[in-house]
Amino acid sequence: MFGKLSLSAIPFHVPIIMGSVSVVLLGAALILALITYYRKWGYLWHEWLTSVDHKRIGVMYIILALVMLLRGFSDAILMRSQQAVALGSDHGFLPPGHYDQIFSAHGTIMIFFMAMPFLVGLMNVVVPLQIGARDVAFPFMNAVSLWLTVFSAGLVMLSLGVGNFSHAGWTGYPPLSGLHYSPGTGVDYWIWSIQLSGLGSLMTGINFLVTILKMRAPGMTLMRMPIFTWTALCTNVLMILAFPVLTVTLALLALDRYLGMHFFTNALGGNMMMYLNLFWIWGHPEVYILVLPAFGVFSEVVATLCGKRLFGYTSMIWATIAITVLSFTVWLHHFFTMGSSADVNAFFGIMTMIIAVPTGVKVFNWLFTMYQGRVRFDTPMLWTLAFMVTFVLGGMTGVMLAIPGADYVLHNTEFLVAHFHNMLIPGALFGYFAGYAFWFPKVFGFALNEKWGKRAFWMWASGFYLAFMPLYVLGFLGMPRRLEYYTNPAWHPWLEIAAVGAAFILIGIVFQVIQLVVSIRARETTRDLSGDYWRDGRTLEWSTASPPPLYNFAQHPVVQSRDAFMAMKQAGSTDQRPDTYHAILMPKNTPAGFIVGVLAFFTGFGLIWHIWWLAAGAALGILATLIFRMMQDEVEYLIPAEEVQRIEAARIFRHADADSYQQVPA
Ligand code: HEA
Ligand code: HEM
Ligand SMILES: [Cu+2]
Repeated sequence: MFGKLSLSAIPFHVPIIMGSVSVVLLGAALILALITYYRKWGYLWHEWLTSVDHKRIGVMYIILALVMLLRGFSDAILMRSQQAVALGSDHGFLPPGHYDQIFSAHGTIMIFFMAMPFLVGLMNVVVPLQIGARDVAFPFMNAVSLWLTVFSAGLVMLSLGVGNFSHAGWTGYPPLSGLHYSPGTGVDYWIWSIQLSGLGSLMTGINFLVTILKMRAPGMTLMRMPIFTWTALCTNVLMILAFPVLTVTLALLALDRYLGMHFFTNALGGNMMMYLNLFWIWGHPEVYILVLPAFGVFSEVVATLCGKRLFGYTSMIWATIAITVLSFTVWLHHFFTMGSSADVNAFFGIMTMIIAVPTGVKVFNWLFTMYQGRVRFDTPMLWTLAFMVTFVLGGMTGVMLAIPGADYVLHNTEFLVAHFHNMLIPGALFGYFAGYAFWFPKVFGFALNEKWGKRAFWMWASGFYLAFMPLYVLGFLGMPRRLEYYTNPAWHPWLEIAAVGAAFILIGIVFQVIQLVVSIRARETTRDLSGDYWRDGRTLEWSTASPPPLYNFAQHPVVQSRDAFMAMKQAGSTDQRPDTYHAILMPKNTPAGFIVGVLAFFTGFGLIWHIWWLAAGAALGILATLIFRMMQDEVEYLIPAEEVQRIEAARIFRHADADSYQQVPA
């Protein structure tokens, strides 16, 4: 009846796990209690959980990302503490089996459930506004993507208390991830959680590609498109091309595990090297999926906060396109040591190095944008500056790894761990943080507190150097990755420094939480009445109110040039109002997306625990929900012209107020 599931799947006898589970459950209970106490269930359901509004979906993605950042970071703290003590006679507090699950969960969570939702959230919030659209092309599909992602993250969280998580790393190489070496359900949790969220990402890619190609405001040619939208476009192309490969790879691995096939084991003619190839054909483009939108954020921030147009707009776009194409030609650099021929290694090594060229073009463009600009040191700019300095270092170590001969020495050492955190944290995460601070006033109508933002920034930036620079040294000292215990005393001091660095980052995160609380409490003092919070906004999102009305733009803006809003300001045409407003057609909210997410959760759970009736029933439920939704006729509603007029009049009134409003970011 319940497949492999029984009470013994819950590790009651392991205090660390039970402790973590209690913390998660207590947190969840607290949130539920607060919602009940303030009677917010109805509001939450009607306004958020069933919403198809791209702005709300974006906010929910970012909330998911921030929650999962806390979870992924807790794992990191556990690893850093373990490695700081587990030397010689002291074996630390984490047994090997548990430590392996922790780095696997950390890597998986940070990539799939922190970084991906963060960038997709930013894309959701910003792209339709930047191109002057009212929503995305397929608002319902957008909700399905969101809830698939949320409930897949739920599966990973569940593995904390019911069964366990994969111990095969975030890359899940066979034969370790095969049934023979991983007979439990851990690898299945890994497979199904990323399989389901991967489907969500694929749908997001399609949705935003169509949105950007088909829904731009009149006059916005591709070469007038804001740069963040350009990077989003390239990321979507990468998602559409790369994610199907991941889907197939995971499906083959699942067939190996569930039906005893041998795609990835040597028996019966299978080949595990095939897995490495397939995984990285997705995996390498994936790291650019993560970083390109961050490049987009940095470009917007630099131009806006230096009060200049972006230097080298056209070259920026061609560089982005070049990276998009090249990212499919380098995957083999992740397994130079597998033993392909010297020629093959040389080819992929050179292709990898070539990516440094378009990336370098971007770096110089940002520098030239700052040159002779009025640089404003608000938090988004601080994240950008730290990125520029630090990312170049990580890029250089990447180029070192791209030399096959050097990689034979450095592969799978802490040097590699240092390289990729050096790209993922200052490259991707700092970019998301910059975007979060930059567009927060747009989304909520009030700004984040600068003082706490800066404090958090300094803790993160210094913490990053302390936590990850020692890992380069450790790599040269020969320390392999994924170690829970070691005997070489020379490594110890460096690991202690790294632990101190993680503590700095912890303080940074605490400051970010404080920042949010302080900002919400002081929201009346930072209200953005003008819609153009930074005063130097260049693109269309700053031309509408903060927060934007449901329909974003009462009238489709007409674009005459690049940096459309800046051009309007210079021409003095921002205050032009139409004589009459028209009724606006908007998509209706629907619970179907949420329901699909819940059912996908049960499908995954059933597959993981071999509860076939549950998996099949829930999958049929998804089908039924989708068919039911397709048969509905009235999926849109009309906002009457008078209502639009009323909303717009109130906005103009507030706007007039804004001119007398001294608005200096604190
Ligand atoms: C956002 C994430 C991100 C980004 C952007 C990159 C960017 C790059 N990466 Fe990295 N990488 C990862 C994330 C990322 N990587 C991850 C997660 C792994 C390992 C996963 C695992 O095994 O678990 C990995 C692993 C990895 C390997 C495999 C090593 C091994 O397993 O042994 C290699 C080898 O070639 C490599 C190289 C590079 C290179 C050359 C770049 C280049 O794109 C960098 C280009 C940028 C610059 C060079 C700086 C700016 C340029 C200039 C200022 C111009 C002048 C520069 C020169 C002339 C050099 N990376
Ligand atoms: C915020 C501070 C962070 C700290 C202190 C930290 C720490 C660590 C540690 C200690 C490991 C194990 C290294 C080893 O194998 O020896 C690790 C692995 C990893 N981290 Fe982080 N990390 C942080 C943030 C991030 C972020 C933001 C991402 C992604 C966006 C990320 C992605 C990964 C990945 C993919 C792995 C590899 C997992 C594996 O080996 O399977 N980390 N991290
Ligand atoms: Cu790569």
